[in-house]
Amino acid sequence: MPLTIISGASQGLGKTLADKYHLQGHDLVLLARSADKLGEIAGSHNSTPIREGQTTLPYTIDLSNIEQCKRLGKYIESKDFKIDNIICCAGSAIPKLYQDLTLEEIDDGINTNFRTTAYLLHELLPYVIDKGHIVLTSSTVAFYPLPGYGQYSPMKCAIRALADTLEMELHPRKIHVHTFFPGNFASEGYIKENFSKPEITKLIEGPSTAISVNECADILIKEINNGEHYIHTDTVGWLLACFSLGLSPRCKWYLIPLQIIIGILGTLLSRLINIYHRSLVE
Ligand SMILES: NC(=O)C1=CN([C@@H]2O[C@H](COP(=O)(O)OP(=O)(O)OC[C@H]3O[C@@H](n4cnc5c(N)ncnc54)[C@H](OP(=O)(O)O)[C@@H]3O)[C@@H](O)[C@H]2O)C=CC1
Ligand SMILES: CCCCCCCCCCCCCCCC(=O)[C@@H](N)CO
Repeated sequence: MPLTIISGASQGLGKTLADKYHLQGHDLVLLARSADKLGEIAGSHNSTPIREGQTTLPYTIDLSNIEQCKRLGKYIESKDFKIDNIICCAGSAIPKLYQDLTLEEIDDGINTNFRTTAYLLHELLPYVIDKGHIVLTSSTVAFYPLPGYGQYSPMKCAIRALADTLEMELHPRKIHVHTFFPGNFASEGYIKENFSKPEITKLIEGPSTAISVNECADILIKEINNGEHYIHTDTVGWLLACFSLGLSPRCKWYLIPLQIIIGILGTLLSRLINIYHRSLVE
């Protein structure tokens, strides 16, 4: 049975994915900083196994810490684990206008959204099986870094770049690299971020209505199984991706002509969208 490692598994998308993969019979290693929450999830999985010998292992870690990530790598090696899937979900935003952020909050954005994924993958990739799957979670904001996400969007652009790089580098090992670009979904993190979110941000991101975490997880699992590289959860996210696909990997070849047409339309419309969104800022 597959071994799946999930980061950011103490709540939100990561936790929901963990519950779903548990029901599919996977062994799990769950990563996050909150030991109590991970313990509770693992306890509930281990008391309701789907098959004999199934285990969920809670592993408390700050994934933005180099030493702790190295220790995790050594632990996986010592256990001789062969990893089928790594799903990187750790991440969150502090939406504010850039000048209202503190330098500490900016630093936190880099740690939480970039380092957690970059370090984890670096340390664990050696133990992923050939033809395994890795998932990097970016966001729709990678295609349109709108006002209010200055602490967050640059890191999600960086995640996209890292995913594209790995997609090529891991080709010889036939490892599937999936990049997830969700629009809004109603996790604990989303509820919290809305407290500091500027009105202008709420207004512009309005077309990305929050879906449930459950729906978001179902879309991700389905598209991983479909072998999709770039995974979106709503139409506006897919459209914005068409506007800036560039040389990034494309999967459904029959959609390429449509993506090109939408890309051209987007380029033509961009000036109007710009003018409209700027008028909202003023
Ligand atoms: N919700 C949304 O609308 C959207 C979310 N996304 C992205 O989807 C992913 C999941 O989001 P969501 O479910 O809302 O997240 P939440 O904010 O609800 O949860 C974030 C998770 O990340 C973990 N985490 C944060 N920092 C660290 C760290 N340094 N080390 C280890 N774990 C860490 C947290 O655990 P702990 O605190 O216990 O360490 C928690 O489990 C994120 O990458 C997010 O950016 C993308 C688009 C939209
Ligand atoms: C035809 C095109 C018209 C242009 C309309 C512009 C719409 C912009 C939608 C951006 C949605 C961003 C959602 C992701 C938010 C996120 O990642 C955070 N919630 C993190 O937690």
